[in-house]
Amino acid sequence: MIVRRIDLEQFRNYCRFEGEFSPKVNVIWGENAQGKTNLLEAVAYLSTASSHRARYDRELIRMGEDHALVRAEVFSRDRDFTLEARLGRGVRRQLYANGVRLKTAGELAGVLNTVLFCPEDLYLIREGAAVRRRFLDTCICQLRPRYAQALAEYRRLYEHKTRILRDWEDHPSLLDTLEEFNLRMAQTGALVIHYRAHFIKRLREVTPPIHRDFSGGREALGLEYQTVSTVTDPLAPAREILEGLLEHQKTHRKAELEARQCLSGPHKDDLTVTLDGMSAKTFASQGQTRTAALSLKLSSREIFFQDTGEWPVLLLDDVLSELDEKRQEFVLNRINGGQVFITCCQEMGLDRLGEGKTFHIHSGALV
Ligand SMILES: Nc1ncnc2c1ncn2[C@@H]1O[C@H](COP(=O)(O)OP(=O)(O)OP(=O)(O)O)[C@@H](O)[C@H]1O
Repeated sequence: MIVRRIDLEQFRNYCRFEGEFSPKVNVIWGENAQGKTNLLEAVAYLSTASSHRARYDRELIRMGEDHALVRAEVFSRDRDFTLEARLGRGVRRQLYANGVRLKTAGELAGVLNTVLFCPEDLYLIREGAAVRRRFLDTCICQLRPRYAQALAEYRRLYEHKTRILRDWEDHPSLLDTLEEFNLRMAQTGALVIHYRAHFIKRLREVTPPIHRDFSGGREALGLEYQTVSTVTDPLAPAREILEGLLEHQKTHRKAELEARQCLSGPHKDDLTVTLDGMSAKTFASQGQTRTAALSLKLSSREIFFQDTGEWPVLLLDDVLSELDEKRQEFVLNRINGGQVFITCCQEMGLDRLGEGKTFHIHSGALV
């Protein structure tokens, strides 16, 4: 997968930008706050229609403007595509592939896939389970369209059930529909767990060797899927997982009504990360945390390649500056293969990186 070219209009601090990229390494360099991350964010946006750091699309539109445009020429699955996202204040964003309007954001994943690593990824290890669920969901959605559908359905049902639980005392008739929502949530939740368990199984194969090499053979990384306690085998077929979910719902029914919250289901899942058997969340140093998070991201990229035969585009935002020289060398050796965008504050010679191009960004423009 290769992003050959990107055009931006009124996106973040870019008024207009046109860039033609190398199919190998692209170094985006410049001082702080010039627009390096914004450029990576634009590339990532065309793969997921979401940003890792903007809650609302309107944040992506240049201040004082009403519209923004991100357009890219992408080579993927032996074909050329033009992807386009049109953003507007107060209107729904529009996505296009080769001029045809896309119905869902998920369709972008059929053309462009990205793996982004940024300084905020420290939270992947340090923060609560929601961040790790988001990591799993982003990876699996790009690989399995059926998972994206199941997840969207699960979220819809979850919101509905949450409303029932919140309002049932004022409107007791709402409870008439609770059983139906429970059943549908358990059916969809079983699919979600099934896909997550299989993806984590792959992560458990691929990540520990990467992390071992990354840490110079010093650290053993472990991964464990934590899901609903009554699901004894998350790798089992969905219909078996369903039994466990229904049982859990039954024993938590009273507690859910009292707490007015949805307490049962995979929306509470977690992926625990350990280093040498100890919780990375609690004990890992900043460097270890960064290394573990980067190992997870690099593994997701390799799993994608194993599955599809294509490397997703790798976006490394400000990664190298925080790593010691050995770890830097490891990353640079490991990213051979697909297209890479890498940001840094100083000009970086391509001699360390192989074939590629460098771009100097200043005040939202190419110097
Ligand atoms: N919607 C927007 N309109 C105009 N400017 C924006 C918008 N959103 C962000 N910016 C500006 O874009 C600038 C560059 O942001 P970016 O995060 O890309 O910097 P960077 O070059 O990656 O810097 P660093 O090296 O510090 O990470 C910031 O100064 C920010 O204020």
